[in-house]
Amino acid sequence: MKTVLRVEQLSGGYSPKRAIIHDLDFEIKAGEMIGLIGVNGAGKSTTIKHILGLMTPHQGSIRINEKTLNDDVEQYRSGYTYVPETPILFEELTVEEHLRLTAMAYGVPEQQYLQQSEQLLERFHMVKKRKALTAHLSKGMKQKVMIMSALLAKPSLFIIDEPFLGLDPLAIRSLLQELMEVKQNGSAILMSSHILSTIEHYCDRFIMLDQGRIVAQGALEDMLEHANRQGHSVAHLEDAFYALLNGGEA
Ligand SMILES: Nc1ncnc2c1ncn2[C@@H]1O[C@H](COP(=O)(O)OP(=O)(O)OP(=O)(O)O)[C@@H](O)[C@H]1O
Repeated sequence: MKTVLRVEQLSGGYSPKRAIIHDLDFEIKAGEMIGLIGVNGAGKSTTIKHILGLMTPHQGSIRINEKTLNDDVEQYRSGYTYVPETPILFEELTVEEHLRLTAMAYGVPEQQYLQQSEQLLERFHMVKKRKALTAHLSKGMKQKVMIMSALLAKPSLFIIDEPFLGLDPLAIRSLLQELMEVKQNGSAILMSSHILSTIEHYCDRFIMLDQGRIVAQGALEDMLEHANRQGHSVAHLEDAFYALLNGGEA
């Protein structure tokens, strides 16, 4: 499978003198969903900001579809969509207008837009809100608009920050179903989340950060094995997570 995101020897931070993330090496292939995990302050958002091109690496490189930001800004940026933890929307637009705007920005053909937006509104139980201004939506509904927009854009790479917070159980299920389809259609997904019991069942691989370094990466079995090699006996991602944090008790 084609490599969609390639991060090599990446170090970076908010000031040139002090790196927050150190020597990160990983890649995500088409059709893969990767969970980025770590405690508060581990460096997940900082890693994501580098991938988005909002921060400049101190060292190393990031490639989306084999291009760095410097190689081709347009191509790099159109290769991903980002769903932030806190929704950012144009409050004076309706839900439908938002979806249309996204479709236009990503060059989605009209027919495809009409069909897909209808499907997404239904799947996320937002049909009745299609004409509502986004300013008048609940927090979870705003999050759904961000998610629907990303799904409509169909980029090669989805970068999703803590998507489950604020979503009701129906919306979480719809999102996971959509993400499974996204994978089947050959896109890659990088998702940061603290809800380990949920992502354990859905992600193909995990990258665990601690103090800005990758302390473990691999499929669930690899993460469990890694923790068990350190003398623990764990069966779930959450237990492996605790065990792998500075070799702490599982
Ligand atoms: N704008 C900033 N300027 C300086 N330091 C920052 C800034 N944002 C984050 N940091 C620092 O970078 C480190 C990593 O933070 P980051 O936000 O990447 O963690 P995170 O893993 O996303 O945490 P969380 O789970 O709480 O979202 C922390 O020590 C944090 O204090």
